[in-house]
Amino acid sequence: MLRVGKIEYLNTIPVYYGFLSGKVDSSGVVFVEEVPSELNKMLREGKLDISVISSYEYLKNSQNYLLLPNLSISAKKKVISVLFLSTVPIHQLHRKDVWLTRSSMTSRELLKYLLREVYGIEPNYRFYSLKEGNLPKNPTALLTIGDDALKMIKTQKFPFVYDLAEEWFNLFSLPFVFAVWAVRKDSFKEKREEVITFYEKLIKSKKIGLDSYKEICKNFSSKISICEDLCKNYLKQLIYDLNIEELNSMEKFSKVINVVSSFQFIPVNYLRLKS
Ligand SMILES: C=C(O[C@@H]1C=C(C(=O)O)C=C[C@H]1O)C(=O)O
Repeated sequence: MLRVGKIEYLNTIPVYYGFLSGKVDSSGVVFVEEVPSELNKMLREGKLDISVISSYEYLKNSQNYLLLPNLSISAKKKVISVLFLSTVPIHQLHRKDVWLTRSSMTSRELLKYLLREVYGIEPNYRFYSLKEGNLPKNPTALLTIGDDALKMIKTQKFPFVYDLAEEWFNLFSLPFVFAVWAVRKDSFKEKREEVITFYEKLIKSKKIGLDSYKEICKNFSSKISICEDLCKNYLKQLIYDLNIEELNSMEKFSKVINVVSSFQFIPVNYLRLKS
């Protein structure tokens, strides 16, 4: 039995759509749906074998993980769903409260880097969780990700909207990698055949998902109260691959935030994938 993490946001549905639509067999797999920070913790603690995790979690603890090839959640220029929202221009936020979502790890670190190094400000960071309901009523500024961000765009409460993938692109002309898929090294050792079989099915599932945006948006956009057009435009600009540009970008990110890490993939010779 393999325990596999799935982010509870729309952004992960294309990759899992083969399984979700019943076109790819999911027997022997238990899917666990959570916010990214919770999945990071569960994979780190061995409560999951495989998961989509924050790229920051991978960089921080890469000695424990192998990357699943050609899978990520990345975006070039705009990502739409990782937003820094503010009621005042950024330079006025020095020593002011900035609320960070507990659901994220990567975007939190990216925002801190941008505010410190690019905008030269040090706010007071506070943490909120929408599930725990501890975000103040009228925050001056906040970081939001995933479906929460897609819902918040519509409230128009924040005149200053910064898309973090765009901020990154403006600096380095690279896509930004928010999440990757990883397997624990000990799970790979113990359950190699199961892991390889699941990986191959996951790639099939993603192929089906990438061809099904219309259907996905028809079925899922109303669940988060966005229109089908926004859903389609959103999914279309996400990158689900992990190619050289994305890897270069991850390396750049690890350098600028001072995390030393090695990129290790499931060994390719174990894969039986037909292209
Ligand atoms: C693009 C996104 O990327 C996400 C951001 C993450 C993070 O900040 O740690 C982790 C996983 C992704 O869901 C998003 O959630 O909108």
